[in-house]
Amino acid sequence: MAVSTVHTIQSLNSIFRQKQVVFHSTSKRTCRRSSSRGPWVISCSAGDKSQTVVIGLAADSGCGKSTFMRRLTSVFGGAAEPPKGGNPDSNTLISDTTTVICLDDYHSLDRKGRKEKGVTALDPRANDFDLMYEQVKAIKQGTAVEKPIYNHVTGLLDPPELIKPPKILVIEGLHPMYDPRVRDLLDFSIYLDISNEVKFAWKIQRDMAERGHSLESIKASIEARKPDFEAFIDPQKQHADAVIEVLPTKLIPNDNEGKVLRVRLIMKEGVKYFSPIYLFDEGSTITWIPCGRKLTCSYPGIKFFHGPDTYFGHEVTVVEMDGQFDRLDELIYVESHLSNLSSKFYGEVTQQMLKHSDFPGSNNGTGLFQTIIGLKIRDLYEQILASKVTAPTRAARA
Ligand SMILES: Nc1ncnc2c1ncn2[C@@H]1O[C@H](COP(=O)(O)OP(=O)(O)OP(=O)(O)O)[C@@H](O)[C@H]1O
Ligand SMILES: O=C(CO)[C@H](O)[C@H](O)COP(=O)(O)O
Repeated sequence: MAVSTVHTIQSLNSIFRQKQVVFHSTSKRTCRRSSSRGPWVISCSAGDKSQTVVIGLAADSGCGKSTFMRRLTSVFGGAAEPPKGGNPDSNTLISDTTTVICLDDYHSLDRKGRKEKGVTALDPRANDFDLMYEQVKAIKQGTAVEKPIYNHVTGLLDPPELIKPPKILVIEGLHPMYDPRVRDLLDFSIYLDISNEVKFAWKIQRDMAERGHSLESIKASIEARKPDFEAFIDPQKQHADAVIEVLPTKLIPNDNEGKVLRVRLIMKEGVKYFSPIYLFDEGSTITWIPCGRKLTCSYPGIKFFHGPDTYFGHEVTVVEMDGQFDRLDELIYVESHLSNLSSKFYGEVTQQMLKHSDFPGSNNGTGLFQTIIGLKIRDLYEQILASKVTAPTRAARA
C-alpha cells in the first residue's frame, strides 16, 4: 500500500536541496510525496484556478522548433528572452505570456555519459521522464520548480534555474509526447514532421554554412540518429493534435534541390478547444491553384489542397500548400479563402507573416501553417481561460 507523507514547501525544499531541485509555492498549497513511488514523485494540490496551459512541440533537432517558437511568441506580442541574470547558456525563453522550456534539460546523461554508455540523446535511457513529469505537472498546477539545464556548449548538466508558472508553458524538444504521463498533461500538441530529404537540405544549410561542419560529418550524424529517431521520436506524431508535414515538392518532377516544399497541415478532429481551419468549404475535397490575377507565381507555381482524411486511425482535416509565394503581401488573397483561422482581424495571418518575413520558411507553407497554429494556440488559451471564469458563475447560479 502506498504510504503518503504530507509535506510543506519548506520540508520539500530540504529533501530536494540535496538533489539541487527546489519546489516553490506561489500560493498556499500542500504537496504529498508517495513513498511507494520514489523520491521524485511529488503531487501538489492546486491552490487556485489560475493553472498554466501546457503545449507540447515535438521534432528532431534542426527541424524548425525555435523558428516556430518565435512565431508563436510573436502572436502573443512581446519578445521572448532567456531568464534575466541567469545562466547565459540557458535553453529557456520567457515572454509576458509564454515560457518555452527545452526538454534537452531533462537529459539524465551528459555528453560524456552518453558516449560511455553508447546511447544517443534520443534514447529514453538518456532522459529523466520522472522528473520531466513531476516538474511539468507542478508548473501546470501553479508551482515554480528548479529545472535542470543541459548546457549545449559544454555538454554538461549545469545547476538548475527557477521556472515560475506562466500563462502558457511550451515544452519543446525530442520527447514531449513520449511518456504517457507527460502527454496527458498537454492541452495541445504539435509534431513537426520533416521528411529525410528536407531535413538533410536544412542541416546542410545550417551546419555547413553557419557552423562549418563537413558534408560527410552531417551525413554521418543524420545516419547515426536514424534508428533512435525512428524508434522513439517519429512515433510521437500519432499522438499530436496537429502535424506539420514537410515534403519535397510535387510541382517539379524529380526535384532534389529541396528548396520548393510541399507542406501539409494535418489537424485532428474532436480536440477540445481546437477546430481545424478549412479552405472554401468545410468537409469538401478541393484542389486550388490560386496563381493568376490576384497572386503572382513564378515557376513552379502554387497548388493548395484541402480535404478530410484519416491519420493513424484518427479523423483529420488536411490543408496542403505546394510551392512558394513570390510576394508576401499578396498572401491576403489566400488568407481570405481560408476559414476558421481564429484571427482577431481580417489579414492577421498576412500581417504576422510580413512581420517575420526574414524567418526561414516565410515564403512557403511552413511559415503559413506555423503562424496559423500560433493563432489557434492563442484561441485555445483564451477558451480555456474563459471556461475557468464562467464555470464558478454557472455553479453559483445553480
Ligand atoms: N521552414 C523552414 N524553411 C527552411 N529552412 C528552415 C525552416 N525551418 C528551419 N529551417 C532551417 O533549419 C535550421 C534550424 O531551425 P531551428 O533552429 O528553428 O530548428 P530547431 O529544431 O530549433 O533546431 P535545434 O533543435 O537544433 O536547436 C535553420 O537555421 C534553417 O536553416
Ligand atoms: O538532439 C538533440 C536535441 O537538441 C541534441 O543532439 C541533444 O540535446 C544533445 O546535444 P549536444 O549534441 O549539444 O550534446
